[in-house]
Amino acid sequence: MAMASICQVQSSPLSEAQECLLQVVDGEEEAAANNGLKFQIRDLRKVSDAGVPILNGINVDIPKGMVVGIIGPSGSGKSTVLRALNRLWEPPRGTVFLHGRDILDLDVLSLRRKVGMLFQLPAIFEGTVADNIRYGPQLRGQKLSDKEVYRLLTLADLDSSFYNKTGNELSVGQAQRVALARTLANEPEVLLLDEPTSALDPISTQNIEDCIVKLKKQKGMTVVMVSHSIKQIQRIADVVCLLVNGEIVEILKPDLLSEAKHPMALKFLELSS
Ligand SMILES: Nc1ncnc2c1ncn2[C@@H]1O[C@H](COP(=O)(O)OP(=O)(O)OP(=O)(O)O)[C@@H](O)[C@H]1O
Repeated sequence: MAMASICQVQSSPLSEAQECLLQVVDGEEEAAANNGLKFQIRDLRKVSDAGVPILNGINVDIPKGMVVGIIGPSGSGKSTVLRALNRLWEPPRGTVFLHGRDILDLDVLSLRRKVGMLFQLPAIFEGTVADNIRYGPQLRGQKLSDKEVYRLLTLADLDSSFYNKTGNELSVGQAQRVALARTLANEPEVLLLDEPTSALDPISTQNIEDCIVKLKKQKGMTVVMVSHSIKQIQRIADVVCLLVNGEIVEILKPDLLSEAKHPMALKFLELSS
């Protein structure tokens, strides 16, 4: 099903707010028509080993070049959805498609190169920052030039003095930007961000947010970001999915979150703001 915008795929008519969203992202229509959809998620379900439902049928299209925020109460399944997109959790066949291809049919390493991920806490490998940035390409037999490494440092808002630093010389915020540069060295098409700034101070948070916005504007990067901060989502996301009990209950523009109608979503928004 070719859809021009992020929307929940459903048989019932779209809510007023969703209709509104469709208009907002109409500019994406041409891109979507030209293979602009990155992910299609269809009836994605997960049940824990103990038989507890975790995801209850997620249906959503994620267009190229959009920053999609996922918010919702703790335990609602946000990280599980994110991890399905690069097979850190293996979704069932026929539920997650990248450019129309079932991700189970893709080589998992090449999928993870295309769909990079940053976590709450960055893990810096042994060696220098430059070694870290070269890590992914080196696995594929490519050696990044110094110029490439400096370009990636700049993209992650780090100056050239970081080139020779090691992990224990970095603050958590700087380490997160190194992790970002290392991920970008794989030239991903999509970035999955799982609360990437929750351990960072406000300035480091702003640095990361600036990078995300820059990557979207300059590279057309598609970003799917889980965040607990509604303010952050409002600063950088184009659209927000509200996840409650393993279901997307609303998809809204960030500045229209107050129009959420689902009672649990409303309660969550009230308590979070
Ligand atoms: N492998 C697993 N086995 C059993 N339960 C799991 C597993 N993975 C996740 N869960 C459960 O699934 C639910 C959703 O977890 P998930 O981490 O996706 O939620 P979340 O919305 O990201 O939560 P938080 O905001 O607290 O990070 C939670 O109740 C969690 O305990």
